[in-house]
Amino acid sequence: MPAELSVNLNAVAMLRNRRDLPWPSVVDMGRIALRAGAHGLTVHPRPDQRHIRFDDLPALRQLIDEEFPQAEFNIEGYPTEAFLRLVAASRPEQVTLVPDAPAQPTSDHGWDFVADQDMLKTVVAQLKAQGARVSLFADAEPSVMPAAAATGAERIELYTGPYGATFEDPAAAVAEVERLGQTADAARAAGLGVNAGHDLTVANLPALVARIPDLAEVSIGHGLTADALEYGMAETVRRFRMALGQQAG
Ligand SMILES: CC(=O)[C@@H](O)[C@H](O)COP(=O)(O)O
Ligand SMILES: NCC(=O)COP(=O)(O)O
Repeated sequence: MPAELSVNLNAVAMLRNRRDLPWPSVVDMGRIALRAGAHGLTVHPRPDQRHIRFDDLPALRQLIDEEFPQAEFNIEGYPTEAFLRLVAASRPEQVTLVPDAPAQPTSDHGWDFVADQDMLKTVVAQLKAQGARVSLFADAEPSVMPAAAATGAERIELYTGPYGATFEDPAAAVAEVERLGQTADAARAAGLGVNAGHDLTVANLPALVARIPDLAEVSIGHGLTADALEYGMAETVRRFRMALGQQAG
């Protein structure tokens, strides 16, 4: 089965947060994404709320419950007490735990599954008891997959940032994909399902899914939002010209 697509709304929220106005609306963009066939929505609330705000979560939960009951809500983040309270209130189908420091500009590494083993075991058990599937953000390192599985999580999410950074270097891209593939092989052998995310694009997805054919899910925000702007710009300019009374061309 092809990998499912979860649309990350952080970039939409960041654009909205430039002004004290409600657009672009994360709920409206989420609805468009789900109507277009996305499998789910991802948010990564950070403590300073610079992207998704905590009060976005109830409205996204309501969107899924009322209009797309088959869709999945995936909440990503570092398991502080505040994050865990947010998750408990939002009833996500999946929680992706990410070892981000509060002020980190974006996610840039996976868990240390040995050093953080005890904490992860406790949090994973707590989240599973609430009915969420748990995925753990992971570097492309096959040797640590048994330790990842020992936490009790069902999946890992491969951190694909280094792969995304090879967009001008095809040879490096091949090497990164192979390393991700070997990590996915080790995860599968340890009983884990495999998600992937960070800097994935239309250009770099095909090689990834060719190497990891059983990839369960990709969560994509930055590249997908950039494409939405690029491919939506022409129609939007036409609408604004119409509003000005110009002849639509
Ligand atoms: C875990 C991961 O790779 C994503 O959540 C990424 O951090 C996107 O979040 P931002 O768009 O807030 O950087
Ligand atoms: N988990 C990765 C994610 O949700 C989106 O990351 P990006 O596409 O914004 O880099």
